Amino acid sequence: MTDDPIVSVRNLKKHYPITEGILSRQVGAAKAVDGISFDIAEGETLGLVGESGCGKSTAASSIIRLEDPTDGEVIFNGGGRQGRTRNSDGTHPNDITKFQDEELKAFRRDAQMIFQDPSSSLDPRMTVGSSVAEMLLVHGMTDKQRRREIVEDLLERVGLSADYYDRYPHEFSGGQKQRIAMARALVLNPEFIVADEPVSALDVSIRAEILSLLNDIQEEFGLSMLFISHDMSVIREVCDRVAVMYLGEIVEIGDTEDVFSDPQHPYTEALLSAIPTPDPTVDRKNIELKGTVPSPISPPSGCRFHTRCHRVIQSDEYDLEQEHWRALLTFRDRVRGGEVDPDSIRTALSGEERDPSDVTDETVKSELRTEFDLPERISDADAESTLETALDALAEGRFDDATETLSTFSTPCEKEEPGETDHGDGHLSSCLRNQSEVRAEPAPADD
Ligand SMILES: Nc1ncnc2c1ncn2[C@@H]1O[C@H](COP(=O)(O)OP(=O)(O)OP(=O)(O)O)[C@@H](O)[C@H]1O
Repeated sequence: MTDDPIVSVRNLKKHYPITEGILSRQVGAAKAVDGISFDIAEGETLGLVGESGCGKSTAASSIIRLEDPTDGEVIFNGGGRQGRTRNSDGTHPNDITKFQDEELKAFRRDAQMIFQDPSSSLDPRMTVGSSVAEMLLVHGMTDKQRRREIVEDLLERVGLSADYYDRYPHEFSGGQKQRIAMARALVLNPEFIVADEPVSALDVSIRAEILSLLNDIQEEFGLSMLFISHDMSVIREVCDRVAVMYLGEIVEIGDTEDVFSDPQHPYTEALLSAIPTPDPTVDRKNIELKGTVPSPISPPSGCRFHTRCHRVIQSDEYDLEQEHWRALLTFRDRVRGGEVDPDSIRTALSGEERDPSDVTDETVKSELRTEFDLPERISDADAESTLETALDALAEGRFDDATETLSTFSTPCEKEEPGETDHGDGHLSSCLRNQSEVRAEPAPADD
């Protein structure tokens, strides 16, 4: 027995090639998972949370080898593999990304997955008992009666009845099907389970029951679990630790209580602010995450979250309200992307009776300020003057001039990739703001 984590993920990447033309020439890659690392200790549940499209499911299927990762290691120390050390060439004998044949088959017994849609793991033409028992048969249990006994027992342990053995999936509700899928995942007595959004397809009224069953089962079977969800409140119910994922990367990881009570990354803060609080006296500001996760084909430079971050760092030259700084950068990016069209504003404002050219430049500029949450006057005189120059250029149709003028607004967050800051007890975050705070406040002397 050693203290090795049951799973160690190191710099895991999964890039999907983007191809073009009849020869399928590769023109780029979707970096769905782009260098994630974490450990899961024995008996622990680690949550992986983030918005749709941030790479959670790709991470799950790469970790369990449903897909072959592009790079990185997944070291699995379960199934009697504890205590093994690296080979002389630096590879690890427990790296599942290199497993073949027998080793892979053994891993497929030791690690199981529970999916969002329970129907996906149940064959509609097979009785649910046979579906679960099939796993035992595939892994060599030829005694039919023994298989039936094991499955009947398991159906009861997941809160169903042994009598359900001979029924078909269509006879069950979504929650019951998820219980059957859990029995199927547990029947080979695995050590590690990956649960990918196991309750998000279920009716809200039964989610709590299934989560509590997962908790009970985890304890009873001594399981380690990777639990994937986009919902912070679900993560809090189930997970000991949580890793927050954004655009293929982990931006914060730590004990669930630490991350919830003292989030260090603005993205985590935004996700937490969306949880409804039952206590009306708690005044928590809802941080609106505008826009969707950018494409993993061309992620933003520097910190990938900077295009949506409410705390994006201001350039030293300016001193203005943070929300106006955010608005200025969003405006800059939209103008740069050719997404701002003063002519359509003129047409919309002129209505059917008036000629669009009658709409004055001042009206167009004011409308643009409203659309982009920019105030009538920005408190910083230099920033205001730059913005006004850019608005003038836009209203006159000089797009290149506007783009160039606005490019004087820049943030360190788009230039520098944030490194990791250690907040103690395994609580880590990757945000430049935290790094500069650490730099600015030297640790107290040890005396
Ligand atoms: N086979 C593929 N080819 C190209 N891109 C892909 C492929 N599979 C996933 N992606 C892209 O990788 C990114 C991550 O997808 P993934 O499904 O892992 O995210 P997710 O966080 O699990 O989201 P969801 O909760 O919606 O499933 C997305 O931008 C997705 O479009």
